[in-house]
Amino acid sequence: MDFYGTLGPACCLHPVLSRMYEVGMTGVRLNLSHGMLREHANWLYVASSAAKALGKPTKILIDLEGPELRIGDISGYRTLKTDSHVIFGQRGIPVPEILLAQGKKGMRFLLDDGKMEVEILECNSSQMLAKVLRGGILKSRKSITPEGTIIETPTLTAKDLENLKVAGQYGVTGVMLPFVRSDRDLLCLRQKLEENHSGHIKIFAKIENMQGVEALDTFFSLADEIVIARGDLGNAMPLWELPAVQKRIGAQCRRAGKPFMVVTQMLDSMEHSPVPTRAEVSDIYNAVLEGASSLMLTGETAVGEYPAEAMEYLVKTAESSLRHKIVCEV
Ligand SMILES: Nc1ncnc2c1ncn2[C@@H]1O[C@H](COP(=O)(O)OP(=O)(O)OP(=O)(O)O)[C@@H](O)[C@H]1O
Ligand SMILES: CC(=O)C(=O)O
Repeated sequence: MDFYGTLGPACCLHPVLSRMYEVGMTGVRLNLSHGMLREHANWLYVASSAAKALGKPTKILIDLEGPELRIGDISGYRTLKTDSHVIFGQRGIPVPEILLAQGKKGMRFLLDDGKMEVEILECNSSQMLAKVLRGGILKSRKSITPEGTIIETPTLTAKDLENLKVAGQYGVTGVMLPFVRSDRDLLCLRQKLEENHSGHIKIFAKIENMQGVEALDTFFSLADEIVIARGDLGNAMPLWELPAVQKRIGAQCRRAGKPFMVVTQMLDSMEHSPVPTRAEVSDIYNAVLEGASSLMLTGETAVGEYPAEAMEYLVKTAESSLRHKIVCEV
């Protein structure tokens, strides 16, 4: 199995990464929604040398921006108070042009994987005035997802194209494409990799909305691994439906013999606690029992207080599940 940790300010020092590899991490993921590949060369170098010093190989995944919509940069953070009003666009929180062009009165947006929710009261081509339905703290580059509406965006952003050009030279082994909607998205990525002499790099297709779930069967010949990206996928349905959709994707992958990864909030409480909840370890155990070939931590390692401890819980729980699986199958 593969165990990935997302690189971030909390884990990018040699001793921390070294400990993460020691406890079983097999690779790292760099989320390029938070900066360019060349800006993170140092993190990748530290990760590779920590693995090498232990005599271990490392996989390196880059997660592209892709068709996902995010707010732009804001200084520090903005507190969105429930029932208050907030402006997006000019003189407000920056959002992609396409949202301003397609925003309509009454449209609702989820922010930061659904932690906050707003409803558009008025809009024009440069601004949207919205009411905060569910408040919270908003930081730079967090996701903004229209509810119940599909906004058509290109497969790859200009930054993605730049990052793909240098992926080979940074030792990238896999590229994660967010919000895969149809086989066209995967064909576009494959073509760009080949144009950049990086045809050996594996493609990880992230399933993050119902369009992706419905089209999954057409992805199997084009993707090397399917990613059940529960953060955004959970925004696409009432949260109580998410476990069923996770199981459905897992079953389809098993039938097709396609490896799949389960990710997001696997050990969420460990961002601030040295010990996970019972529910979190059960979630990991079950994901492995259902055939997941990779598991990945996100905020737990990128910004959490206990990145190495979280990795150890992830690996030990998965190993316990694998042991019991073997016993059950014998
Ligand atoms: N390269 C980075 N530089 C600085 N902070 C980062 C970086 N990568 C991740 N983070 C921080 O860690 C948090 C959790 O990482 P994660 O990869 O889940 O990103 P996300 O933007 O929340 O979601 P998504 O997984 O949908 O891209 C981010 O919200 C961000 O605050
Ligand atoms: C990891 C990720 O992108 C998600 O769960 O949405």
